Amino acid sequence: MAGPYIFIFTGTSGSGRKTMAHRIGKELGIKHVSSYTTRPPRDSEPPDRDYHYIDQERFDRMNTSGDFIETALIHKHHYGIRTHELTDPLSEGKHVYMILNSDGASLMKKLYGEQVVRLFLYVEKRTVIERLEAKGLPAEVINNYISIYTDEVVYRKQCEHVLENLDLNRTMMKIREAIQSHL
Ligand SMILES: Nc1nc2c(ncn2[C@@H]2O[C@H](COP(=O)(O)OP(=O)(O)O)[C@@H](O)[C@H]2O)c(=O)[nH]1
Ligand SMILES: Nc1ncnc2c1ncn2[C@@H]1O[C@H](COP(=O)(O)OP(=O)(O)O)[C@@H](O)[C@H]1O
Repeated sequence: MAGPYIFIFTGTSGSGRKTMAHRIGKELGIKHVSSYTTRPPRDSEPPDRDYHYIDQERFDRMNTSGDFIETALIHKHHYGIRTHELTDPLSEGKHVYMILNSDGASLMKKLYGEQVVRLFLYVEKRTVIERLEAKGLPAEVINNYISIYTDEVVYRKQCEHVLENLDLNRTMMKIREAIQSHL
């Protein structure tokens, strides 16, 4: 076994990565390494579930201190993974999961090689729009997701597992199988 593993949920925005990642993480007892972000929480987002929400000043301070293993600027907001929040559980032999865009997933693959398992989730554009409208997300956010769909979808070719997220239970089953094939 090459573990402990870093399971990275990546794919097209709005495909259900956060939803599925947290469900499977809870079920299998895998720890979430959350990103820090300057993006304000949306109405539907409880504090500290998906992200640590921080202001720009704090992000800059952490960045200058070299706290982050990886950072990204997406739709004018900053995101970063704090190094020790990843390395601490790994050094204790614990598997972790993260939810990253393709740049973040690629960088982690370069750094951690076989320890990184990328699960690429996708749905058709039409489904993204339907789900996010039903969730009540602002049109601006939905448009942002759609505007990067074509760039994001090509990354599937580099990922270890590619999963279309249609029926929730079926996707859970496929993710479970994919993860367990490494353990
Ligand atoms: N590279 C990188 N990507 C991140 C990080 N945190 C989150 N992301 C990804 O960056 C994008 C953030 O866009 P956002 O609109 O906030 O998406 P959402 O939070 O998934 O609804 C998503 O694709 C996230 O999965 C990070 O620390 N690094
Ligand atoms: N299999 C599914 N069937 C129906 N709705 C889903 C499914 N998976 C996720 N969703 C819904 O789609 C929306 C986007 O999911 P989310 O996890 O926020 O996506 P992402 O993290 O990829 O941007 C949420 O409202 C979520 O409840």
